Amino acid sequence: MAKYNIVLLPGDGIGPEVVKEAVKVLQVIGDKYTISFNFTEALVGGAAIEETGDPLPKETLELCRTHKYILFGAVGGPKWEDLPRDKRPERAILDLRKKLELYANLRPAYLFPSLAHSSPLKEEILKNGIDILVVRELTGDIYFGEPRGREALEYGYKAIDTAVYTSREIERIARKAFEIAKKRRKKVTSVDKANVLETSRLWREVVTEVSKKYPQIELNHQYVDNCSMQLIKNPRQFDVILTGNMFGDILSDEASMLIGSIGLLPSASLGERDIAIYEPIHGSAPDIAGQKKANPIAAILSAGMMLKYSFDMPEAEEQIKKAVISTLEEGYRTPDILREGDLPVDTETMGSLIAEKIKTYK
Ligand SMILES: NC(=O)c1ccc[n+]([C@@H]2O[C@H](COP(=O)([O-])OP(=O)(O)OC[C@H]3O[C@@H](n4cnc5c(N)ncnc54)[C@H](O)[C@@H]3O)[C@@H](O)[C@H]2O)c1
Ligand SMILES: CC(C)[C@H](C(=O)O)[C@@H](O)C(=O)O
Ligand SMILES: [Mg+2]
Repeated sequence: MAKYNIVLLPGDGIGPEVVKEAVKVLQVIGDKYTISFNFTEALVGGAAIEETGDPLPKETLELCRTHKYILFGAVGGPKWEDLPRDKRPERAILDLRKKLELYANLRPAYLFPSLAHSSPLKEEILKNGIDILVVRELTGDIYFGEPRGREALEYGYKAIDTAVYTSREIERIARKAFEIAKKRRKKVTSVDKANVLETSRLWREVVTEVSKKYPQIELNHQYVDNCSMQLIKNPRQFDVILTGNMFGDILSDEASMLIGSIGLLPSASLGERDIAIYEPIHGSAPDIAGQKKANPIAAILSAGMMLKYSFDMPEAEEQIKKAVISTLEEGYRTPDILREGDLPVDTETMGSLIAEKIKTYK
């Protein structure tokens, strides 16, 4: 019997609520495919600060290195908002990505047909569907560049962040995007701000160079401000969006709303080795935490991505997607996607409905 060790990092707010539902679904998959998933939970984020004073305790990082497959919830919350940058819960996810060299973040935004009415976009814009994959560079850019910090001035302060990209960093994420585009609609839109930023000028040059090895893929470039507008005007024009860390963060939240809710969008963070983090793109949602309102679909689909990318079980991922589609088609909705006439359910019920559906498939 195949055996996989999975690290669970539930974190804060709705993190633990949605991770619980993703585990429920993985357990059903494990039973079906006679695979033993061995789950080990560890502290991260605010929860870890409370216990140890450190958002990413050494034991947690070590466990991630040895167990390799990580299901992450979310970190952060108002309680820790005033802490300095290096002590905040968010430091944990940033350090995990950097230390584990997970530079490629895949964020798929797919419109479930039955949720078209949850999208704020008009029907005529949605009629051909939305199927976008944001490929976000995850370990560079203004998130990690040096120098950064604050200096006292005679009057007030000066605050500094530095955006940095090397050709090598751009090259490897571009290759990932083109490789993935081969298996999709064969179109890459590279998003930058090359009319203003040096990093973006280099980005555009390197992406163009890499594209020469992929003549079958159509490449076009968009400035990020235009892209954020185009996403709403004509989302169907996008297949793969290739972009840097900061723009990818922002555009993926925007893409999530096109399909109805941020609670629907999963992600995989990958590198060159087999270590990987799977996490919903949303945060800890303090405004709804503890109220059973969180949509667990993003976390459940993230577990699906783990099956595909880490365990080479694309058919098991397909079963999860099919179960999500069918549960939504039956009208079940968490509050974020609820409209008149739908069947309201809480986080746990949504998770159970999806898990039960999978049991009925061959
Ligand atoms: N990967 C992460 O751990 C991660 C990602 C984003 C934000 N954060 C952190 O989370 C905290 C809150 O940040 P924020 O409010 O800007 O973003 P957020 O994503 O937590 O919430 C934004 C809005 O979306 C809603 N929402 C988010 N996930 C949902 C879900 N699954 N179901 C239904 N509704 C959902 C929330 O209720 C809120 O109204 C901050 O501390 C932030 O730094 C963490
Ligand atoms: C919590 C934060 C550091 C993180 C990011 O900016 O990458 C989040 O917004 C995300 O999208 O995963
Ligand atoms: Mg984000």
